[in-house]
Parts: sequence; structure tokens; C-alpha cells
Amino acid sequence: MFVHAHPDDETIGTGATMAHYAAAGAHVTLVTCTLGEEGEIHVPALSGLAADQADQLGGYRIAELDAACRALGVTDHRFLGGAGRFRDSGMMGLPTNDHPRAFWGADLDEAAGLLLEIIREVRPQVLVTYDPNGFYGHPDHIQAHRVAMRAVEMAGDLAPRKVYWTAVPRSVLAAGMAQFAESSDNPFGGVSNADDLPFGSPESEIAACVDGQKHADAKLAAIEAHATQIPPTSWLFAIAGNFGSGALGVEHYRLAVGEKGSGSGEYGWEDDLFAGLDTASAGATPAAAASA
Ligand SMILES: CC(=O)N[C@H]1[C@@H](O[C@@H]2[C@H](O)[C@H](O)[C@@H](O)[C@H](O)[C@H]2O)O[C@H](CO)[C@@H](O)[C@@H]1O
Ligand SMILES: [Zn+2]
Repeated sequence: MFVHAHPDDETIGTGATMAHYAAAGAHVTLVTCTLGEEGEIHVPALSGLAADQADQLGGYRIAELDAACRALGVTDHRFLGGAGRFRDSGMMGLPTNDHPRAFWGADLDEAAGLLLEIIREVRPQVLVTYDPNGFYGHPDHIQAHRVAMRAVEMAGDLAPRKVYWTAVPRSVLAAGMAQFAESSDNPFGGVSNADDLPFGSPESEIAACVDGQKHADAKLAAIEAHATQIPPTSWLFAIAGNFGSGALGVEHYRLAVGEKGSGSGEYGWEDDLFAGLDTASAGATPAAAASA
């Protein structure tokens, strides 16, 4: 089970992982907490959908998300509390944070209770969400972390056996910076030291590295599906262009709950989020022995 804040996060942060496990026959459930109503619009013809105009971007991003899930092979997708229950809060500190339906202002136990209903139905063995900072500090990402961790706490014996947080190793960021230093598509802007970025983890804090390079093209198709959010000039396309689409297919995770399974390589990272779990005796998921 993947708990994400907006349509597009599932693809950007965990798209290759989701495609990898969907292709392997695991039951993959995506829970998206908002419709992304406050997002930018990088498709000029759709600019009228903006929140301060027709305010229809949220509905449009449902369709983008459907297309992205199809590209990734993910068939079980839910909006937390149903489509439109919680609204995109906008970036930290904006007046949109105070919208009556803003996810940032949601009652924690109420929102976690809604996620608990899905956990009780799907019985995921593994849950993936963000770290306490929401990976980069967006209020909806921070709230998604809080709601997911509270739901895991409330789930008791039905809680997933392992909970991971999305992460990027500092070494990967540093390598990217070096490559982009002279590029006009430099996604790191003026930042020259990976330690100065609002995200990035020491290799010692990373527990798993999922190699989903076989699904990099699916992730690229899913990125393209989120056209209102991810323009052709995006750093994501720059990475695919500079390092090959395969670079998009490797995704890293920190382990927040559960026992780390066996790993390998320089840092002993797991290559499978189900490492150490008995997936043959999975819970109630009808679709496959394993569920994420
Ligand atoms: C990846 C992600 O979480 N995207 C969010 C984010 O989008 C940012 C926002 O539009 C900001 O104004 C831009 O400068 C930045 O480049 C975007 O990544 O926040 C949006 C509003 O809450 C949200 O809809 C979008 O999904
Ligand atoms: Zn987001």
C-alpha cells in the first residue's frame, strides 16, 4: 500500500516500485489523499482550470492519475475518504492551508480512521509513505506521513509488517549535481552541496533499493500522464535524457517499522520491500500472495 499526498507523487517517488510489484503479481493499492486542486498548470490550454479560475484542476488530475496508474499496471486506487474529501493545501504558509477542507487541517484521527478502513480491507504487508518532513516539507506530504503512521498505530494486529519512507541517498543527489552542474536543465538550481538540499538521506539510513529499471519506460509514461504538473522541461525528463530512462527506475526507502530483511552490496540494502516476510501466508488479499 502506497500513501501519497497528490496525484503525481505516486509516479515521481515510487512509480517504478509500484510497476515492479504490480508486474510481479502483488496486490498494489494506491491511496491518494487529495486531488491536487492547488497545483500549477503547465498545459496552457488548460490554464482556465486553475483554483483561482474555474477551480477544476482537481477533477482533471483524477484523469491524469487514472492514466498514470494504467501505465504502471496499478488497478487498485483510492482517494482517502473518497474523491474530494480532502483538498490540496497548497505550499506551506499559503492562505490555502486554511481552506475548510485543506488536508493540512484535517482531524488526524478522523483521516487515519479512513485509511484504517482500507488497511482492514486490503491487509497490506508493506506500507510506503513519506518521512516526518513529507520528503520535502509540503504540508500535504507531512500530513500524509502523520495520517499513515497514525493509521498503522490504530491498526494493531492488522498493521502492515513493514513501513517504509521514500528517500534519496545523498550520494545519488551528489552524483546528479555533478552531472548537471553545467546544464541549463539543472534541477538543483544554485545548490552545489547535496547536504544543503531539503531532502536526501545518508546511505546508512537507507534500508532498501528497488531496481525497477525494467519499468522505467512505464514510469516515464506515467510522468507524461501528469502533464499539468510535469512539463517537458522538468528535471525528471532531464534525468531520463542525461542518464537514460533507467535512472528513473531505481528508488530508495528508509525502514520506519519492522525488521530489515537480508541485504547486499556496499550498504547491505534490501532489494525487495518484502524481504524477511512470509508472503506465502498473506492476509485477506484475494489478488495475490503479497500486497503492498
Ligand atoms: C510533487 C508535488 O508534491 N507537487 C505538488 C506541489 O507542486 C509544487 C507547487 O506547484 C509549487 O508552486 C511549484 O513551485 C513546485 O514546482 C511544484 O512542485 O504543490 C502543489 C500545490 O499544493 C500540488 O498540487 C502538487 O501536486
Ligand atoms: Zn505532492
